Amino acid sequence: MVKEREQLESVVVNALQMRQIEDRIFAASMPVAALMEKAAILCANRIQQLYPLSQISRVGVLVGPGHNGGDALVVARELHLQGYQVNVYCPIHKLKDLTAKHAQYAQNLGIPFYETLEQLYKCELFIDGLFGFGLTRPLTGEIVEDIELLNQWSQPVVSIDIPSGLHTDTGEVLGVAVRATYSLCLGLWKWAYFQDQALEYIGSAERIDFGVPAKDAWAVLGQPAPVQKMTLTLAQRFLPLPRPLVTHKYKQGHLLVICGSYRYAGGAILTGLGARGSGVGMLSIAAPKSLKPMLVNHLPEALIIDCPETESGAIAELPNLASDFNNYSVIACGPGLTSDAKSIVETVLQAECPLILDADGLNILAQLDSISRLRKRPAATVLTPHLGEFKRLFPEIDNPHSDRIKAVVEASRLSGAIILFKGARTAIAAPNGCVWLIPESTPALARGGSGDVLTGLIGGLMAQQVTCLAAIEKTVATAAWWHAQAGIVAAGERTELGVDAFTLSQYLCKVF
Ligand SMILES: NC(=O)C1=CN([C@@H]2O[C@H](COP(=O)(O)OP(=O)(O)OC[C@H]3O[C@@H](n4cnc5c(N)ncnc54)[C@H](O)[C@@H]3O)[C@@H](O)[C@H]2O)[C@H](O)CC1
Ligand SMILES: [K+]
Repeated sequence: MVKEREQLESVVVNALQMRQIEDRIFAASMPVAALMEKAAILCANRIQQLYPLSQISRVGVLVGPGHNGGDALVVARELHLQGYQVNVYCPIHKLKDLTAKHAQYAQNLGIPFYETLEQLYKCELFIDGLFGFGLTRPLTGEIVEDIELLNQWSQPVVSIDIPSGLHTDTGEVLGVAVRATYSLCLGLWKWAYFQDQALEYIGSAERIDFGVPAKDAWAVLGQPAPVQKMTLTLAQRFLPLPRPLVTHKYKQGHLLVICGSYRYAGGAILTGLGARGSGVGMLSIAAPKSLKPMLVNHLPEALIIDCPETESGAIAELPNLASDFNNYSVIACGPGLTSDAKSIVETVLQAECPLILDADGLNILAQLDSISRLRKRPAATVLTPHLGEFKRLFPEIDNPHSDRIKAVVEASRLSGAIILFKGARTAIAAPNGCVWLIPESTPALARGGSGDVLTGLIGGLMAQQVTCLAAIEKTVATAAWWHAQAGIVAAGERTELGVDAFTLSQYLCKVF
């Protein structure tokens, strides 16, 4: 049971799936009111921990017409009984039956209901129970003005299940949305919590585990769930640890990194440092000849393969040592190549080992009819685009930022590649339909070179686990989680301004 509860922490669902799971619970005779009571009491307890009566006495509760409003009324009742001064604002008068019952009881307890939100301006805390996962169409009319007013005020807001106005799946703002301080996600994590466009509304995200039976989740989603969030426990499980007692460097993977140019010399160092952080057994770096002394200086453990250069200082061709791809477990190619290394990317696409393409590797691929090239790859491919690169690679996918999870799934399905779609909430999809979401990150990583570190880290981790190809997406997600955590730890010690890419690489070893 403990294990199942832990598994449910990583499950991420859309609104339809949540409703189907809920329907199974109700069909098995759990009373709707009892489930609401369970969820909302846990919310009330958490709200009291966050905002104890010793600090806050007057609480405004915003109640919508559906069961999100019902949850809010249970919270209102509990806070009232604990001694808070509760004021309710319920802008829509036609309520679902259960919600209406709770409203009646709250009124009978003597909790005051007000006709306008302005009347609640003295409240020191607001509970947002206007809409939950039942919201599908844009908000209009008075409620828009109410939410705009609430957002202008400076008091903290706790949203129940999701900030009202956000689409549960895409995180899109449906007209207007509450800007929450905390969002308490009920039961299972919802997609919106991992969509970049929703983040500024969600505030701090917490899941209220009211005990969804695992069997109902698996019945709806299948097991393992197709969309999961990476956790520390999972990342630890997917790391190549412990190492066998008897091993040697080539058994711990051999990564070939193909990167750098005269213009972008540092990209090669940073990719190498990311690979170093992964613990990979052997690291070879193919780079333009003129970079060799510098690379040896920074990465003395790496084998530097110096390549002939074009006039512009890009790699002109791969010498035998780098073009015999059979020597390597994995290849990572792209950082700092410039667009002049087109033939290198064309060659590397034919390699019969797993390949990671990043940065210029992706830009060159985008000029080569990406999808058909990727479909012809003889081994697994991992692409690591940010939004701009994603749009160039997959022009057929409209507005990928409007639903990043759907977009990454579609890109992976089209190309047969594992796609890591970089963002504030990086999403990774594999052609088998598995999706991994990285739950936390830091804007400190929005800095030149941090992607190069990630490419090296992914490559180095993959090289150590190349025997379990079925699980590449797990390894990629572990690398992305690790990279984000290194950024978080570094920013914690040095502020968000103190995490240059070199520093980031030095924090990788502080995460686990
Ligand atoms: N996760 C769980 O298992 C539990 C969830 N609970 C809570 O229930 C809500 C979902 O409740 P539901 O009644 O289905 O939907 P909402 O409360 O989100 O609101 C729907 C309500 O609003 C009307 N509506 C929809 N769009 C609009 C609009 N644009 N303008 C005006 N009105 C609109 C619609 O007609 C409905 O009447 C979930 O989020 C949880 O908070 C349970 O309480 C516990 C278990
Ligand atoms: K809400």
